[in-house]
Amino acid sequence: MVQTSQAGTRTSGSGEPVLSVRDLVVEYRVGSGSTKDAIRAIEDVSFDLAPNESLALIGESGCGKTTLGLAMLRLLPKLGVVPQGEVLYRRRDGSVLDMLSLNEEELRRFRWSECAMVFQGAMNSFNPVLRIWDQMLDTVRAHDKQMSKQRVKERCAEVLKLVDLDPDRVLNSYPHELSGGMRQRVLIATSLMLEPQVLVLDEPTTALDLLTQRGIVDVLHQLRERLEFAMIFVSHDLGLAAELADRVATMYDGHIVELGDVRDIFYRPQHPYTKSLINAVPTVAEESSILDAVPVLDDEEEADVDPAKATATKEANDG
Ligand SMILES: Nc1ncnc2c1ncn2[C@@H]1O[C@H](COP(=O)(O)OP(=O)(O)OP(=O)(O)O)[C@@H](O)[C@H]1O
Repeated sequence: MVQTSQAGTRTSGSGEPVLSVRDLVVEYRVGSGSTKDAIRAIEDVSFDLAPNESLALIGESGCGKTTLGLAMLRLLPKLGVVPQGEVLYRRRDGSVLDMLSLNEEELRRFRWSECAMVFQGAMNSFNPVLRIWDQMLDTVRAHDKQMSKQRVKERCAEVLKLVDLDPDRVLNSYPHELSGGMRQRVLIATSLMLEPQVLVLDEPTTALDLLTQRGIVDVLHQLRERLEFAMIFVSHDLGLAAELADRVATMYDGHIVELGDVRDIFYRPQHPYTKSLINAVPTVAEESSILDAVPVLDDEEEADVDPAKATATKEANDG
């Protein structure tokens, strides 16, 4: 049973959700012939994503976070099948696409221009023998054949500046000439080239050192202030969820077990698994640094907080 806070039931302040996932099931069919086994990676998952909202998917390794992102964009590997469920995407003109019934050509037009995904491991997403300019041009051309080369160049410069990179330097570089953090910024910039409404980020800061992680978080903040897009990000890092998410979904064994406003999840978690995830952050000092990132509660909301947690937080904050 999903535990949903009051705030968790909202779809959008002003309109319909941009993405609605209903009763989604994903299986991986492994083995061969008559001995095929079905591993259920996602079990009856439902949620809405509002325009411009940021939703974090948290949970331990193997709980299905990446599979959920891949299934929504129809990017599952061949072994992955969706025996049940619906993924509905609402375009800016209000028309609704049933993602699971799009054909390959429709999917090609959908990806990047409506919804883009940045995968884990920035290096693997690049072709090592092509300069960044050629890779960004190829990405645009694969999805929008109309855009002139001059316009692509201008757009590259715009999005690279938005992620604090120098376009002249970066566009002429090969991937190995850039640091891990710069490559991650290039991927984020590329994903925004065609102005998608939804960006899915899988572990956007994993494998980066702490300072570089900070830079990526700042860039994502900046982008959300300047551009309009909704974001779903998969993360093991509760600090990242606390800082970047409007809502948080806790996943456990293929289910969303709790979904709520970021403040409810961190100050008033309801589900035992969410509580144990938050308590698993090793020290009180680190816990307080996560809570430092969560928007503060007003006095009335504070009255509802679990007294034990409030005391621990106060003690930590008092030093
Ligand atoms: N290609 C695959 N073939 C078979 N099973 C898979 C495949 N990919 C994932 N799975 C299984 O699906 C389940 C969910 O995996 P998934 O990678 O989505 O979890 P996750 O929460 O994203 O994990 P992590 O945080 O480690 O990336 C796991 O049991 C995993 O072993």
